[in-house]
Amino acid sequence: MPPKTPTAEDHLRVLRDALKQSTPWTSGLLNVRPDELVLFYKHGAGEDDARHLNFNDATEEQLARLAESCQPATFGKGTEDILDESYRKAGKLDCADFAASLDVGTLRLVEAISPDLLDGRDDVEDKSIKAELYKLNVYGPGSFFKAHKDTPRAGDMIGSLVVVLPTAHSGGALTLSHGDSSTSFDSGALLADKPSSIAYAAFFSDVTHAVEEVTSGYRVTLTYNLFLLDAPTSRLVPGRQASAAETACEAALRALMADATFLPAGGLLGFGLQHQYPVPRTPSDPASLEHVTTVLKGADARMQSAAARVGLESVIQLIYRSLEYYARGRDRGGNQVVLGEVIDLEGMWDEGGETSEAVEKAGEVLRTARYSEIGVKPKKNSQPESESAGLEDEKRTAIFWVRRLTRLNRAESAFIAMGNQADLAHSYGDAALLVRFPPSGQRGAE
Ligand SMILES: O=C(O)CCC(=O)C(=O)O
Ligand SMILES: [Fe+2]
Repeated sequence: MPPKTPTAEDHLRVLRDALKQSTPWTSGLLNVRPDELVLFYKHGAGEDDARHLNFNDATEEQLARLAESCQPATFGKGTEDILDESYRKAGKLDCADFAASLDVGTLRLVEAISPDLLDGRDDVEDKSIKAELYKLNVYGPGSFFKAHKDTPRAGDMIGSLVVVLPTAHSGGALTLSHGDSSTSFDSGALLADKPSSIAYAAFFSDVTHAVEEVTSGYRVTLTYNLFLLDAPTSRLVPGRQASAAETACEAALRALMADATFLPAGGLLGFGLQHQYPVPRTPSDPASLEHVTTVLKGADARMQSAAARVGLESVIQLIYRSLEYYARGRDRGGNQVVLGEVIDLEGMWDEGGETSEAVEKAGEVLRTARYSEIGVKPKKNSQPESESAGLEDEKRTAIFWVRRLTRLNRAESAFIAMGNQADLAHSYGDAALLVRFPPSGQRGAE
């Protein structure tokens, strides 16, 4: 049998699978010298009240005394730091209260984690990651930290790095999860009988993570905030090699471009964002969607780079749903509408479809691409709907959602809703990555 020619559906599957190969975390083990494992720390208010120990050979007693010198660790909730030992039981030292000889710069730890955390970005030559020491934590027996996400402490903070020092402990595994994937980083097992090693894990800020209860020994960590910075000196680095996943995305996009029967009248491929970004949250929020295109991570960045390599325009836009169709009791649909900024609905009423009309007027109204345009049979409930409602087809843009829209990056606009009484209601826009296909006649061969 001759080999089957791949169809548009095959190419779209390649795209979807390549985007799943996400690396929102990375971890490893590193050999260090004993003199890199020294710690000095304050244990009282006096200027002579300092102790030191070496994690290479620290005794249980020394570690217990270190634990006693710590304050209870808090955690961030919204804009507050909260102490709640049912959520986090651990000790901490602030940077002003200790000095560790371990230097992540000399160890080239940032270089070790960067390829994974920057994977997919088109501008790695121009970017670098900076690790800034944040805390020392001691997890003694019974300590734990329940599932949470780290609060970004600045707009360019992208993640956290945890270095676990080589003290004997069991339990205390760090579990990480994001989307459909999860992993466990069991520092106690990794470091068993390796007193001259450190274990490390780095992950994006929006990865959900937890530290399981320590059942024996002490788990001592240095945590660092990771920032994404411009690297002006690195322009001489030769062009980056695209990863296998990105090359696969690029090839799939090229094949779809070359297929004149695929979105023949043009249209959009939609990709729900897999990570959280500083999108504008309200009409008056000065944050911009433009800025988000410069800080994409993982699979989101990979898709953006692949599109750029193929010469396709990709943008971050907000997807709204015009709501009057809910109100009229039609199916779950409603038109999806693309907007470049958060819509201001202040002073509007939802009665008579005023807000939906405003949304549709301000943006580009979508419709789900038909089977005849994409060669992919619609799966029930597999993608957000944009049912035909109101507008004629010619006035709407065809979209195919390769990855379904997520709610990780949501903007809201308040308006007045009439129920039993006038009440504030909200219209939501969810940011997505959109790749625009020109009509087949205008797709120049590159
Ligand atoms: O110690 C760890 O592995 C993670 C600690 C943590 O999640 C945090 O400090 O926010
Ligand atoms: Fe954390």
